[in-house]
Amino acid sequence: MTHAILIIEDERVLAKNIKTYLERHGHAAVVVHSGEEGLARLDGALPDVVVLDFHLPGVDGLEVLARIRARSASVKVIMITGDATVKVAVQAMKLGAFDYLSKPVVLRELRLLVDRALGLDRSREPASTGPAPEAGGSELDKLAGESAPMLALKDAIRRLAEAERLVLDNDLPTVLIIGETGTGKECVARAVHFEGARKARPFIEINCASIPPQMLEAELFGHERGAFTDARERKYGLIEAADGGTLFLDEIGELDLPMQAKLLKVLEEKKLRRLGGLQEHRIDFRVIAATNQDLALRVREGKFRSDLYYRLKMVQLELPPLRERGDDVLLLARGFLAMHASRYRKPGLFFTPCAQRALRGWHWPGNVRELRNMLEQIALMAREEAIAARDLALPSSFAHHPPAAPAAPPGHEMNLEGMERQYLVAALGQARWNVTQAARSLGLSRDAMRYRIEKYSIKGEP
Ligand SMILES: Nc1ncnc2c1ncn2[C@@H]1O[C@H](COP(=O)(O)OP(=O)(O)OP(=O)(O)O)[C@@H](O)[C@H]1O
Repeated sequence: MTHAILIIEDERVLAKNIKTYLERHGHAAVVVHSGEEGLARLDGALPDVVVLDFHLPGVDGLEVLARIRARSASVKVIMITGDATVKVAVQAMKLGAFDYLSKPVVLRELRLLVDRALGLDRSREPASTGPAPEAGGSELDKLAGESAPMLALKDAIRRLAEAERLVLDNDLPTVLIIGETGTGKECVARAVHFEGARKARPFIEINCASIPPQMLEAELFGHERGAFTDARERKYGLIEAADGGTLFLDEIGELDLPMQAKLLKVLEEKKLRRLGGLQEHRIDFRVIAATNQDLALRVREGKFRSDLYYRLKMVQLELPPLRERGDDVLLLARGFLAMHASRYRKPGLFFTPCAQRALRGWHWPGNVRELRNMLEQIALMAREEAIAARDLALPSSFAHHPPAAPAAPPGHEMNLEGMERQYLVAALGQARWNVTQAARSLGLSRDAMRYRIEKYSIKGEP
């Protein structure tokens, strides 16, 4: 059974990590960033548990707790604090908090508390247990795809996990995941962590592009009270929160050069000093990084440190663009359609053959994310069970004339080159032999298209 958790936390990165972690363990979580927003949410359906920060802008945590109690005695509230003084904790318990945790939040501890609050006492699990079974299949299983490059990628993740389990010391290699936007880099990062030796420890993620550079350092390294004007209390950084586990740095190419130097230092020394702090703390964390940029090019341009680049790509995993995954498009499309159809209570939706050709032939610049979002829209709007090509949110010129499926001549097995030639001819015909347009419809550059036209000796309009 899914339980509803409301997270009221103004630290956005922490809030997102708590949400993802609890969702992974089978709960439905919603995040708001202020006490006012949290109270407004309580006017609707009541959550089962509220995870509530003490220090909030505006109405503070204790006030929110008091108001929750005035509304309902059954909602369980778990408080989170930066500096838990006994006085504040006692006050919270008097006001009816279920329990409290101090920062840095150890996600596993929080989950055990949430489970206890829900009456699902798993606190007697041995410390080494992995993700809860209710999480619904491993992260690797969630990575849908049967095409050759996806099978090779999943095999590489399995082999990496195997090696990690056998390694004698605890120093796991850094992993760099590359691929276009929306190809599933975050999913792969999760699979690497949750298949690996540290799966029971925290998985902390941060998108380096979403935090202004001047705030990123404090977010990663934490700070002592008074380190700068706004530092009213000690804050633990995400690197400390990832102690024993994995720090996932998404969009690593966005780090500026000074931050790259600091990251390299902490990666090499595994020691960290909070901003404004004097003491160094030993931290055991492994890094997985992802980027859709060409980091080698950024190194050549002097925008990315080569030493950090080589440190990060000890193991490199590459996600192919969706257009290069053959029938995976249909596999993923059917999966997303079924998922959204069940959410919107429209069972029985299916693709017509023409829609399947359109899905297969589109070049998917936004990759799996584009496909997933499109199918949500389709399921939402669908009036009939059959989804035709014109129902897909693709440019109308494409959706009305998707490339014909290459058919093998009777009695002959079509080889790869033969299929490619037929696709090229079909796309050229569709584009009235306009090479640029045909190249675009296949997601190729004009030069790549010209090269293939020559390679297969495709001659003008038949
Ligand atoms: N192989 C897959 N199977 C199922 N879902 C997938 C797969 N790959 C990606 N997705 C889904 O597609 C969406 C985008 O994936 P994700 O966020 O991992 O991409 P990304 O490469 O990290 O994107 P960005 O570069 O923009 O950060 C997510 O909703 C994810 O769950």
